[in-house]
Amino acid sequence: MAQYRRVSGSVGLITLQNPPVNALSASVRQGIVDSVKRALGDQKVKSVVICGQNGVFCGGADIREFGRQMSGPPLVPMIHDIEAANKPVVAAIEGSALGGGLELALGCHYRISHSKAKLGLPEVTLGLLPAAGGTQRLPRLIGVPAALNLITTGRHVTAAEALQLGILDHVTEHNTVDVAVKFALSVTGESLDGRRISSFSCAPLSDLDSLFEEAMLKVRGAARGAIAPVACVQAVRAAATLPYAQGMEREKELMATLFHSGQARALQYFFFAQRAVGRWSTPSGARWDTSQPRPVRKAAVIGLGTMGRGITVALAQAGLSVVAVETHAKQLMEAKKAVPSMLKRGAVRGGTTIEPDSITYSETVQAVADVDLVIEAVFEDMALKEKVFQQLSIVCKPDTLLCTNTSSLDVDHLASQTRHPELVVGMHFFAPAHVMKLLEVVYGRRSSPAAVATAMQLGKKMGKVSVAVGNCRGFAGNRMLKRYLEQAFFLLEEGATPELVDRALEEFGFPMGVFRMSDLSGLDVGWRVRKADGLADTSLTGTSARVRQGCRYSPLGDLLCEHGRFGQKTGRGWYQYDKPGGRVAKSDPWLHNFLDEYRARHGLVPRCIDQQEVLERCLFVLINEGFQILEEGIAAGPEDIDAIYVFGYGWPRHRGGPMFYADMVGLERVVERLERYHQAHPNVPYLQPSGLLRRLVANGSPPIHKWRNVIKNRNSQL
Ligand SMILES: CC/C=C\CC(=O)SCCNC(=O)CCNC(=O)[C@H](O)C(C)(C)COP(=O)(O)OP(=O)(O)OC[C@H]1O[C@@H](n2cnc3c(N)ncnc32)[C@H](O)[C@@H]1OP(=O)(O)O
Repeated sequence: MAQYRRVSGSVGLITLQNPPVNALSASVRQGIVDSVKRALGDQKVKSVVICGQNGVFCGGADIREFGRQMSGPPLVPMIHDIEAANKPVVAAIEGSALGGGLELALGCHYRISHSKAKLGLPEVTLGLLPAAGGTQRLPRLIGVPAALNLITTGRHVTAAEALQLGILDHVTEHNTVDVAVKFALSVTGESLDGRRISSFSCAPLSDLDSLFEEAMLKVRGAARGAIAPVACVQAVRAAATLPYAQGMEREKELMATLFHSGQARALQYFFFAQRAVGRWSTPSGARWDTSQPRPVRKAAVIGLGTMGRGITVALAQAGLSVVAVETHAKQLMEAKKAVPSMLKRGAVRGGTTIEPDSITYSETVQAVADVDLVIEAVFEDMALKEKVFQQLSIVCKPDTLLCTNTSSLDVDHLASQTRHPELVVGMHFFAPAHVMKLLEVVYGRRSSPAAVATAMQLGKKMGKVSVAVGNCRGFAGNRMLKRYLEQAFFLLEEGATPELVDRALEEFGFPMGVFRMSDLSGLDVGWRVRKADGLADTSLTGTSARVRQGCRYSPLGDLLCEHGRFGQKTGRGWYQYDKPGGRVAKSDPWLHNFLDEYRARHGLVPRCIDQQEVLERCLFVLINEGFQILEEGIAAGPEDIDAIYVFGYGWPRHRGGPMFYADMVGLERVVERLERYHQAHPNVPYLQPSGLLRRLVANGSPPIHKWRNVIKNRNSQL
């Protein structure tokens, strides 16, 4: 709703009231319409101020209303009536003015903002466009190039930038509503002719066609297959080329194509999923709202390889004091050069400053004696990690949290090496650790709720999306990835090429297909793990070469590594590169011959494989593992898995994440296809649909937000 009162004698003050972000729900819109009518009809009122309750102007349309039958007054005429008013209307912006909130402000005649406010049109991130006149008013106000940038990226700008762009008329450090009321009094009676943005023309540009062509290329490259950014460009083009009324028609038409699209559903689901992962819980009953995180002011990182350096930078950027430990002198020296320049680059990118003294370096573990939390990031070797945890347990304060950055090793086993296993958790960062958003917080059998809460909170402070997961081989993300990679290898054995598999996945929306990604991250990484697990044995011949522990196995990755083909770093992998470290993947005839010979050696007759099979085999098997993870309680809900895949593995956000995708495709279909593939490949047991997946289908395939009930019922029967 909206509250209306008269202040300072002649100012009608309208306050949006819908905590926490004053979203424009039906009742808020009705409240605004009624209040504006009242203010305009009251002869004592000479000007109007619109503000939001509790220091937030407005977070935009109420996203929860989108999936339902819309009711209440629509936004477009509401904003039109405000702009057409014959009394000055001033927006007093505090906190956020986003989406419909900014569009409402653009309908006002003046915009005054607090210096700490953020403004933006993030609709594109929800699969929509700013269809309450935003695509038509913003370019008229700030010019086409700047508006294109804001609308197609959805980025939030500071009040200072908004002032510079011309979105705001004034920025204040004081009480924004008071300043706006005084301002409203000062403009009483002034002509509003030059204040109605819809009457402006866009500033002329010399080469509109190339500007829009470039913008289109950029948005298509940034999010493969996403339709909303394309529609945003088209809508802004309408602002640049058509009169306002026709532009508004075009905006409406384009919005109609997006509003009920699967992509909009996926992105809106993902908006809430991101927030749901913060409300973590564990099977032992620990929860986000009953667990108290401990304060962490000083942290340490052990091991300054690529991951350790990134984690050090991320901790320092979060404002912590960091002790960075590396026992190899050469590596320590390199890190001492690399970390400050990474920090400098980050500061330039983020427009921030960093305290250069916040990091101290040491060659000995003894230096961590007084820290609150340690993150171990040494080489992925259990014996080495055991030793580090034993040492830390002796050196650190008894209440120091000990975290491991292992990507797959047993957190419980590491905890058992310490005097306080309840203070041990996994903090699994993704490379580069100071850039990638995802953090898997891995709780062990004995991790205390406070330890989990502390790691989750620290992740948030570092700007990460932290997802709590249970302890198992590969945790959630890498465990699912393993299945996906194996299917990709099997497809090569059966007749596919890396190019075909990658094309299918990239057209689906991944920034890189599985083979290009594997070349980038290095084939030797997985090889080392497989060797440690006793899998990578290329001396085996005949049928046993392609079987491990009774299941189908492909040694293709191992064989490539034996040829010294580690990917980009060696200039050869699944593709060839112009030099070691080269970035541009080119098809490699050597690889194709190698695959032909391999198939011939193993009596494999290549067949024609289409993109649909690639997607079904690679993605459905990954999804199936996701269901298994949910069934085992390793992840608490589908949102956790979806956040992990979008933020850590390049799953296209406009497809919502693997579990949402399964819901969209239809669970019955996923079961049917998995069963079919399992029949064709009976020696691949994880092609069998998981018990949870089957149970969901048996329960009538409820929508994704109801899956937790089915999971809960199952767990309560255990
Ligand atoms: C005709 C079409 C016209 C217009 C279209 C639109 O306006 S679409 C909406 C555009 N607006 C946005 O995308 C803004 C979304 N919100 C945010 O970015 C952040 O919430 C915000 C406003 C910056 C505040 O961030 P903060 O970190 O303080 O809070 P949090 O994100 O955790 O949100 C608090 C709870 O509010 C819920 N929520 C936020 N925005 C909306 C919204 N627009 N509609 C509905 N609900 C919203 C959010 O889910 C949180 O709820 P919770 O239950 O606590 O998880």
